[in-house]
Amino acid sequence: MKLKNPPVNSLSLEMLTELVINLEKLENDKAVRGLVLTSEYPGIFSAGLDLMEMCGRNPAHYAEYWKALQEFWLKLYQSSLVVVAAINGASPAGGCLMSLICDYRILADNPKYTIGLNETLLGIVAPFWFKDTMVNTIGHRASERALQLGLLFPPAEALQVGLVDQVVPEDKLQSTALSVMAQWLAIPDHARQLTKTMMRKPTVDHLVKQRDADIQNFVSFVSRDSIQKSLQMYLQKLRQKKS
Ligand SMILES: CC/C=C\CCC/C=C/C(=O)SCCNC(=O)CCNC(=O)[C@H](O)C(C)(C)COP(=O)(O)OP(=O)(O)OC[C@H]1O[C@@H](n2cnc3c(N)ncnc32)[C@H](O)[C@@H]1OP(=O)(O)O
Repeated sequence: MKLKNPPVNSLSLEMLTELVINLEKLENDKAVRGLVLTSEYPGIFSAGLDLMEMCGRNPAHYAEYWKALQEFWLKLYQSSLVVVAAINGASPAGGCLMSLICDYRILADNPKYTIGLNETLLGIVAPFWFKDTMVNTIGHRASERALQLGLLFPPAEALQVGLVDQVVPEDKLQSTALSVMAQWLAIPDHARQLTKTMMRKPTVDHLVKQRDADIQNFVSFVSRDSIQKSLQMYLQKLRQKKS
């Protein structure tokens, strides 16, 4: 599956909805057992959540957007398919989250392709289920440091901390993803799927139990004037970077 939402594959409401629909279609197709997630645009895997969905909108929109994000996370994290992320570009914040909920992550070796949960750099906070997903991958201490500092790791560091499973030359990314897929598909589906469910259930339950409260928390947080100002300033900085 190629992510395709120009210019930076930000996770807009429309994009999240489409991703969930496509995942459902693939899961219902008995001929499909695995999925390689990559970007149509080498250089950018995903810029994360679409900042335009979080700026200057009304509370009902924020609630709808957050619910769609939760839906996407729940769908991909619990997918019965083998999901391999072939990360062919920068992968900040929500882009990193999307990679973390796959079963295996391969990052192309390019110093510009940084990955991490950098929310604090925007003056916002990664929600508990982003944090849980990261802790499950790299452990508590490394997550605490990475989350507080909003670290974006270049490939060698991402590999060292365990944020990705492999770093390969850019021209080997797709072939490596296919051989990793073959290795995972050699395991009987039912045994692998039950094991995945067992490993992920506590994290899933944590969010499921608090879905409504989490939406309310997001809506009130993002509606604050101070948060709106921080997000606007961050967007402005992104725009000024060009000039
Ligand atoms: C209680 C809980 C509360 C809140 C929790 C919220 C959790 C949030 C999670 C997130 O994911 S927030 C998003 C974080 N994302 C980022 O910090 C990435 C920002 N973008 C970049 O760093 C770069 O754009 C890039 C992805 C590295 C690509 O760089 P490049 O130089 O190729 O492109 P450029 O920066 O010129 O961007 C092109 C164009 O796209 C706009 N843009 C970029 N990122 C986003 C985004 N996330 N959402 C919306 N729009 C984005 C950028 O402004 C440019 O627009 P322009 O052409 O109109 O200037």
